Amino acid sequence: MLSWFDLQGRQQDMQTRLEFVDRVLDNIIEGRIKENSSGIKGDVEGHERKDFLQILLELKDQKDAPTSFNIIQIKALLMDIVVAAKDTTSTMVEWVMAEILHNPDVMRKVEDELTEVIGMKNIVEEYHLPKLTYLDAVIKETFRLHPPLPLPLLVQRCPDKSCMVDGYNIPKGCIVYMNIWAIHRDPKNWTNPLEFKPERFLSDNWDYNGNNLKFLPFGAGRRICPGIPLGEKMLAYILASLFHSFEWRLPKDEELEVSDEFGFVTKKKIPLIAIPSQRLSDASLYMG
Ligand code: HEM
Repeated sequence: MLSWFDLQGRQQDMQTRLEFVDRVLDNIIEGRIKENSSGIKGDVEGHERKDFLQILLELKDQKDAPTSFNIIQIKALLMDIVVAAKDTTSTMVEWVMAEILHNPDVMRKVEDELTEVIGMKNIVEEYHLPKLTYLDAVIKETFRLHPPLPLPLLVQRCPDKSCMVDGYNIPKGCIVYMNIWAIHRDPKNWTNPLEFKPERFLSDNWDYNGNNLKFLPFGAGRRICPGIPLGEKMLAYILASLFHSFEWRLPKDEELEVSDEFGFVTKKKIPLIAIPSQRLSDASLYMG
């Protein structure tokens, strides 16, 4: 009953933030509509623009499109992407860096692979990424121990008929939460589950498609994360670039700890502080 009075100011706070986000999105959308109607179709370099917003706006105006959108729905979709993509990816970059800094052997192997595949006279390009198999295993092992969406918040299901799973009756219509964090640390699924051991992902063709129910960082089934290809590429590209172009160390006398803090996205309890230094001798590789 007291919630109506909003004693802690949560609703007011949420309303203010929502209005702020709404204004940001309005500005972006209105700006793009103006550019489109004044004939500016490309980016600053004159390339045709085909980003997510442009495609949604074109669909909105298409008369015979199979689905129709209005501006409110476009704003909701943009918001969805920002919420689903931003914190998950940036949190993972921090976790992978933390685990690499925490495991000097792993750091050496990651650097050796980068030197071999990319060379010390080049920076990372997208075509190098499929060859970085050890870095890929490091990212997967980090996903196993620190899935950014580990708990029920997103990965929940509601069966449309009653069924039995592993001796449990799951009634129709109930909400089933998947505890991915626990699945990823279950000794029945993994040998020495608390050990950070990327090598376990070097065999058996592990992927993120949710077919192997021991490893579900992006969920599974038809509501699986649609951002897997983008998330996977962004992570590999950002991390490869960070570790190829820079050497990283912890501040003097700092002990690294890797405990997590529960939230919408599971972040490091103590944010990582790491100090970079130039790794490639050719300084021109660091210019724009
Ligand atoms: C490290 C990166 C990411 C992780 C760990 C992650 C994880 C997840 C998980 C666990 C779900 C729930 C899946 C399920 O219920 O089975 C989800 C849903 C979703 N993700 Fe991601 N995600 C990431 C990046 C992205 C990116 C880059 C985008 C978009 C560009 C994105 C867009 C979405 C959307 C729209 C949904 C809701 C799908 C639906 O309900 O049908 N995610 N994500």
